[in-house]
Amino acid sequence: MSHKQGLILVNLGTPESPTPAGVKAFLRPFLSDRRVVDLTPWLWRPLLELLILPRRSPRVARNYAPIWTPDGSPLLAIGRRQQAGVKARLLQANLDWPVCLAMTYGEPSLAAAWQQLKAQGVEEVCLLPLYPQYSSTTMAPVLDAWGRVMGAEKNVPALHLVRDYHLAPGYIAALANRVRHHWHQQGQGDCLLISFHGIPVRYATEGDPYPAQCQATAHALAQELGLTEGQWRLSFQSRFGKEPWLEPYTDETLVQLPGMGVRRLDVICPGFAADCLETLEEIAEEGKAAFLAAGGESYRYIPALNDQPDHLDLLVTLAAQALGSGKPFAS
Ligand SMILES: C=CC1=C(C)c2cc3[nH]c(cc4nc(cc5[nH]c(cc1n2)c(C)c5CCC(=O)O)C(CCC(=O)O)=C4C)c(C)c3C=C
Ligand SMILES: [Fe+2]
Ligand SMILES: [Fe+2]
Repeated sequence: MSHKQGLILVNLGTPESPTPAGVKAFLRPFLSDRRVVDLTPWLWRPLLELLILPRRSPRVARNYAPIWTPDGSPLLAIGRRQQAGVKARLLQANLDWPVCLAMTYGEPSLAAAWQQLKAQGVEEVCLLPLYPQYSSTTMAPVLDAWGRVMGAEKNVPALHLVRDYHLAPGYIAALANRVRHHWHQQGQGDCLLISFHGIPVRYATEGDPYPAQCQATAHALAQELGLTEGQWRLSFQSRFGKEPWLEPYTDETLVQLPGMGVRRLDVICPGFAADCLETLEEIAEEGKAAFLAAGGESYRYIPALNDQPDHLDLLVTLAAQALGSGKPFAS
């Protein structure tokens, strides 16, 4: 009953430096995970080592460089602020749970997070992956990694897992607040593009509910904002490799929209709990250049929920609900 509880916020992982070596060290374990790339290892491993890593690492390092912050990669810097904000809110609610930040790939590791909780006597853990939409490529690897960490443990703690929160009322409300705030400051564009990270179509065919959850989030957000059909669109970004990924593709959509009468575009990426390479570089920079070059007039990227107060409230609510003390938090 009165087991000491603790919380781990988990995100994907990110390079330790915006250098080819730093990017390679991050990409190697990430792209070696068969949940992410499910090709046969004897085919994929040599391809990865000899072709993909040597070619991709220097190019991607150049993309990280301009978005790098004094506190490191944006994903990590924002993650630290999320961790501190959640901790502060829990203390306000008289909940003295240790709160850790961990990455599925690289540092800070899930193993280190568990050692910290264990040292503080935690016997009941809430794992909160910062992925609103479930995917076999993101959420499931968190559970795989947790299983490996627990492999060394004689006294395995109770586990509460937030599997997804793609329709949590506090999530949709926080997204809508972000859009309304942006409209208030900068005016409303002709269309709101709701862009999610893609996955291979085949993964969805084989059972990954990710695209359905993205659709559900996008519809709920559009409804919350009172947008009619034609005022919003959904697309999938960050394609990797040769096989078909979820469509419509964000990069193709961006160059088609001006020809369809969309001159002023707002873009939001609700699948990213923290801004990162895929939003700050691919969407806010590359996407903007593509849209303007295709005849668009104005392009505005709406930042991720990051460490906004209503987002931190949501994370606390999700954790409290998972740990069975959801009462004090309305959302
Ligand atoms: C190779 C296949 C990939 C799948 C499947 C995939 C799914 C997926 N990824 C995210 C979130 C993030 N991805 C990020 C970077 C990133 N993703 C891939 C590949 C796949 N992602 C690569 C190769 C990279 C690294 C950058 C690059 O080389 O282009 C990040 C950002 C990390 C950062 O440091 O900023 C996030 C976050 C989701 C949500 C998802 C499936 C739903
Ligand atoms: Fe990705
Ligand atoms: Fe990318």
